[in-house]
Amino acid sequence: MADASSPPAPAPLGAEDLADARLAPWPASPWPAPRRDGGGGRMNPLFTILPVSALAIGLVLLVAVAVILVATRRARPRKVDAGGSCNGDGKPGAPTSSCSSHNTRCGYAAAAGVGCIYAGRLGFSAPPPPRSRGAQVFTYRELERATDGFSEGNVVGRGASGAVFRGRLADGTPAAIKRLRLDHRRQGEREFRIEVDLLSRMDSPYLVGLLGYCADQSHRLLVFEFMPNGSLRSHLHPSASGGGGGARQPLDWATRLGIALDCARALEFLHEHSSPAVIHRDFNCSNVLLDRNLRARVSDFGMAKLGSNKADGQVVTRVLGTTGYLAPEYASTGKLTTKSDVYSYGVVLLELLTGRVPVDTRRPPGQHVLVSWALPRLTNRQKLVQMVDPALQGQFALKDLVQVAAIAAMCVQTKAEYRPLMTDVVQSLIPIAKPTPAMSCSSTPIRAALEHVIFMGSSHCGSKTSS
Ligand SMILES: Nc1ncnc2c1ncn2[C@@H]1O[C@H](COP(=O)(O)OP(=O)(O)OP(=O)(O)O)[C@@H](O)[C@H]1O
Repeated sequence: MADASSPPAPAPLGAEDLADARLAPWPASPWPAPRRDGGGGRMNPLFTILPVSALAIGLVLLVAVAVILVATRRARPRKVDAGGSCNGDGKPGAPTSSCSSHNTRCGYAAAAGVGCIYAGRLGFSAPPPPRSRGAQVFTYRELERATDGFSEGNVVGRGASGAVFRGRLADGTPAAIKRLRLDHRRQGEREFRIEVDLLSRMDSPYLVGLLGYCADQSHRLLVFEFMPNGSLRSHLHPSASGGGGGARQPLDWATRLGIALDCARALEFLHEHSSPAVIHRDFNCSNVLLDRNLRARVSDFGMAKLGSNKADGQVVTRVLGTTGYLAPEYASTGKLTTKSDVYSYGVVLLELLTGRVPVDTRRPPGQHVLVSWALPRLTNRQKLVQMVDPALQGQFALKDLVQVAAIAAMCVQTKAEYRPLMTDVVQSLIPIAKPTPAMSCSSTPIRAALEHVIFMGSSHCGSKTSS
C-alpha cells in the first residue's frame, strides 16, 4: 500500500505521452517542432539532414584518412637502411651485408658501401645519417624505366668508367644516368662513393648537380642533371670526340669566355669555398658540360681528393688524370694541390683560345704538346694573334686577348707556387667576359644567387635548386 504522506508516484507514461515526449519542441531550433509523420505531412528536414550529413561526414573523413595514408606512404622518401636488406627491386628479402654506417659526415657509406636500399619496411633501426641535399635513392628498376631499358639509342656518351644514358625520371625530370662498370680493381665503386659523398654535400651553380643514385645489389648508377649541349670537348674537338652531337657551330669568343669564367668559378668554389678544399684532379674539357644556353658546369668528381689541412694543402697520391692536363709536379711526384687543378684549367683555357687538343702527335715536331707550343707565343702579341683558333678571327679585342693569354700563361707555369689562385682568375676574367644574349637568359642566374653555398661537414641541410 502506498503511504499517504509520500508524494504520489508518477503516473506511468502512456503511449501518447511517450509520443509527445518525443515530440517536445527543440529549444533554440530554427526548425519548427517536428511533427509525427503518419499522414503524409511534411517531415522535419532535420530528420533527414542530420543522419545523412553524419553519414556523409563520416565517409568524407574515411576517404580523407585513406588518402592521407596512401600519400604519406608514397611521399615518404626511401631511406638508406642502416641494417636492413633488400633485393634488386628494393624489396626486403635478399640477404646483403650489414649496412650500418659509421660515417656520420655523410650518408653515402650505408648506401654506396653495401647496396641496401630501404623501400617498404618501417625501420626500427637507428635513422640513417642525414643526407644534406635532395639526392634521391633510386632502384635499378626505376632507372631502367627512365632509360627505356638502358637502350643504345639513349647513350649520350661513354667514359672510362661506363656509359651515360639520357633518361626521364618518373616526375618528368630529364637526367643523365651514368651506369658505372664495376671492375675487379673496384675503381667504379670508389668513383661512385666519392661522387655521392662529395656532390651530395656541395651545391654550386657551376657544378653538374647530382639528382640521385642507385646502389641496388651490384648496380652502381649516378643520376645527374641533364646537360643538353654535351661536353666542351665535343664542341672544341668534334672529330676527336667521335663526332658526337652532329655538326656544330664553332663556339664564338664571347661564349668561350663565359665558359672560361664558369669553369674558373667552379674551381674557385671547390678550392676556396669548400672546407676542406676539394681538388678535382681530372679537370679537362670532357668534364666541362654545357647547358642549353652554353653555360658551363664541371662534372666527374670520381677522382677528386680533399686537400690536407697543412698550410700548402698538399696530398701525396697515385697519379691519375688525363694526359696533357697533368701539372708537372703532380705527374712526376704524385704531390697534389689545388694548384694542380689550376694548371689543368690553364690547359683548358689554351684549348678555348687555340681550338687545339692538349696533345696531338699528328702535328709537326715542336707542336705536339699544346702547353710547350703555346707558352712562348702567349707573351708575344704578334704570335699570339696567330695562335688563336681561326674560327675566332675578328671576334675579339686585342686587349682582351692579351689579358686571357696572360691568365693562361700564369696558370700553366711549371712552378706550382707561381700559379694564381682561382679567385684571382675569376676576378681577372669578370671584366672581359661579357654575357651574350643566350647567357643572360640562362637558367643559371637563379642558381647563381645561391652561389657558393656549401654544406660540407655541416649538419645544415639545403635543398638543391634545380636548373
Ligand atoms: N650530365 C650530363 N648531361 C649530358 N651529357 C652527359 C652528362 N654527363 C656525361 N655526359 C656525356 O657523357 C660523356 C661521358 O661522360 P663521362 O663523365 O662518363 O666520361 P668522360 O668524362 O668523357 O670520360 P672519363 O670518365 O673517362 O674521364 C660526356 O662526354 C658527355 O658527352
